[in-house]
Amino acid sequence: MVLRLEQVSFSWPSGHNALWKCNLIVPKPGLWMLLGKNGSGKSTLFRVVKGLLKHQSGCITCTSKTALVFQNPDHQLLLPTCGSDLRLQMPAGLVPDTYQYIIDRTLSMVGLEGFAERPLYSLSGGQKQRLAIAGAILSEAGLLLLDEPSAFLDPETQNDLLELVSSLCNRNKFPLTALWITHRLEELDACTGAAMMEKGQISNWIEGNQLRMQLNPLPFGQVKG
Ligand SMILES: Nc1ncnc2c1ncn2[C@@H]1O[C@H](COP(=O)(O)OP(=O)(O)OP(=O)(O)O)[C@@H](O)[C@H]1O
Repeated sequence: MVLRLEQVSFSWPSGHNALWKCNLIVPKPGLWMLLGKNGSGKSTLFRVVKGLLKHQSGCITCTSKTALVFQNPDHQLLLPTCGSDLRLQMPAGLVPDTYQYIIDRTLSMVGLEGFAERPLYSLSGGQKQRLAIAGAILSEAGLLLLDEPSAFLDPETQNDLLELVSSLCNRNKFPLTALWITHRLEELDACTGAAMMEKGQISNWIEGNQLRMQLNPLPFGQVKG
């Protein structure tokens, strides 16, 4: 088990319940997708899991370090170059001689080989998202909370990002766990499991293509081509 929420509730000072007796179990590494209407509580859930907001009741158990990846990478990349930004994410206690090797290795893991000296302003949106994911990996997070990471990307770059995260979550050695919020039904085909969020609560996991069919059934008489 990677993450468990039991009866977790969070309300804003206005009294609005963004999470209400919310239950969730992420049983194992993989790419898990969450869908839900605007305002259903998805981003609040991530902030509560990450510990940025304190829930008022219920219990959260998480066996991994967590990292948030925002919709807009400009909200989390801070330093002038890829290498210096990653240096910020490094856990304490590493031998300084190994910094460059670790940075280069992590950049190549996300398809940014040789980018250590590249200025952030020169990166495309997709490359920035890869760098944000590299930062999460480098910080030794095992659970990535991705809040609509592909929202600003073109279809091809969106697909590349999905493939990257899927491969990190399905690799044999140290597979990651990703919780990925999306509004794009076509992304569901890549996931390990999918669930709907509604009014601060989350449904059980089902297969991605099953949820896709539920949300976008084919018109009567039409077959999938
Ligand atoms: N800082 C805040 N102060 C008060 N209420 C908030 C705040 N942030 C979010 N909310 C409210 O909490 C509820 C859940 O919002 P949240 O952003 O978690 O939804 P969401 O499912 O992520 O929506 P979206 O798909 O639009 O990102 C909404 O009613 C929202 O108005």
